[in-house]
Amino acid sequence: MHTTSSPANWQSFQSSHTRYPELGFTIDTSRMDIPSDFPDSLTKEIDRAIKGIQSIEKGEIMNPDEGRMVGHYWLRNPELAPNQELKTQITQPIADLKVFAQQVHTGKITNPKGGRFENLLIIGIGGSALGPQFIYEALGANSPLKTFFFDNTDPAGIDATLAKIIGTQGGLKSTLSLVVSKSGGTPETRNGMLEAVAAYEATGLDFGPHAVAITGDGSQLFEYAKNNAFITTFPMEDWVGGRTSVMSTVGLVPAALQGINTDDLLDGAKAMDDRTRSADIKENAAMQLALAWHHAGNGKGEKDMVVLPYKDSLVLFSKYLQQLVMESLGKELDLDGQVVNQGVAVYGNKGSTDQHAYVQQLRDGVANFFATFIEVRKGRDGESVEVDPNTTAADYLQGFMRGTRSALYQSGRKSITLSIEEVTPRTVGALIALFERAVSIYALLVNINAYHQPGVEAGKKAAGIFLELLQQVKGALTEQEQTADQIAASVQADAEDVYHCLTHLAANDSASVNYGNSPASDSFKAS
Ligand SMILES: O=P(O)(O)OC[C@H]1O[C@](O)(CO)[C@@H](O)[C@@H]1O
Repeated sequence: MHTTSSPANWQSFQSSHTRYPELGFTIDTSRMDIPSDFPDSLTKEIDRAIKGIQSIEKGEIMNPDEGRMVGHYWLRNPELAPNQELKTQITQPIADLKVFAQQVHTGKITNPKGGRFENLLIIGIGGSALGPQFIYEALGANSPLKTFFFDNTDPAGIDATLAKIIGTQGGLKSTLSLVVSKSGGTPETRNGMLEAVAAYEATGLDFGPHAVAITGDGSQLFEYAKNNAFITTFPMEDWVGGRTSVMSTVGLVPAALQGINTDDLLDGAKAMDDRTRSADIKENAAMQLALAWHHAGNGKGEKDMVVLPYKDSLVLFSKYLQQLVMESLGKELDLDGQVVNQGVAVYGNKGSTDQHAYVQQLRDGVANFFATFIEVRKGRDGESVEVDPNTTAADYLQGFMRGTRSALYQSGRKSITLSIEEVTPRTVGALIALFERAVSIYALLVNINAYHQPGVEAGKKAAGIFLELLQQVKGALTEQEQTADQIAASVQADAEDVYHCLTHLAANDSASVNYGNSPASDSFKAS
């Protein structure tokens, strides 16, 4: 017995998979056990999705809360953009960024000391970092610029990255910094930039002549770049959302600098868009994906999506998809204002590594997920050693992927399998486009706005309140020891909030603490 499959599975595989030969792409939803008449139960919703995605591509205001168009599908097909001005807003920056990258590569644009830029530091967060991080990991192996990221306001993380940059041959003087923020006012990115400014200055260098901004016209960052002699600024348009910006200047400037073929990336995305515009579900992989998510989670996100690429270079895809899917679909209200608390949770890392981490629970534990396997058929370029007679490491990788898919299915755990031949700019572009379109379609199926993120604001506001309180608490510290309750009374704030300020100050040399038996009996004084 060489197989765990059955004739029924073979039949279902044949009827539940769709191939796009020009992309070397296949989607297989056979192990999701979706009844063939399932789409009949969603005729109205599917119709809304097909019309809705047409409206998106036509440039209607499909992000009603923000009054914005949703233009990321035009980025790889400017002909779709509804007018000439918008087309030019796409084509001109692409032409400009290619020239810019070439000038950096050929040494026409140099660092102020006259040497070539050898490093790239990308400062951004969320959609302004995850796409470039994913693309660099997937496709940047031969990048002429060694790439680093500040994607947080963690000073220790910043120090660790700076130490790596300073340890390179060219150091900071040969490092081109790319500050990426659509809004131009995101605090983490601003802090990262100011940390970078300080680091350059500490080595006697000006930041501006080492820096490029990617941001919206007139934003704080735009003004900062203008006032600080940045090398240049690339635009980011308001009709591109952060989490769908990887095919805009946000993803393309770094990719071009890394020597990645941006035309192929865009072309792969366009080819996937063209295929997944079809009203025929059997032909439309993005519709199949969205329907599979809907079926698995009863249209309410009851099942999480575990993303398992069996290829190291795709390890960041799950992280990238986490934002794309969760920030888009995780919504309290639907478009009619009803409370729906929608979403699909996404996590994952890579196979077969994860088989030695959490696949035990996937197979035997709580059945609250479906898996999405990503198969890359080609193991490597060139010869492979035999790790067993006639067997390579690539054979093992494929064996583990197929084995896990089977083992999960045997225990009633569902999975989708997406296959590509190789990781190339074209296939990566196609995979990104596939998920972007599945997200658009799913949002339309369940009637939510996928393009705003009101929930993020609450945390930002609360952080602002904490920062204000921190200043008050700092001011209330004296030479006398005081408890959190005492300081809370003097600044008229909540004792727990004050306590968290105090422990933070104590850990960062701005207060000293005398620990009691409980938080209420800990006492603090100025240090
Ligand atoms: O590019 P910006 O404006 O700095 O925003 C970064 C990220 O912050 C968010 O606005 C909210 O987390 C994301 O949607 C976005 O990708």
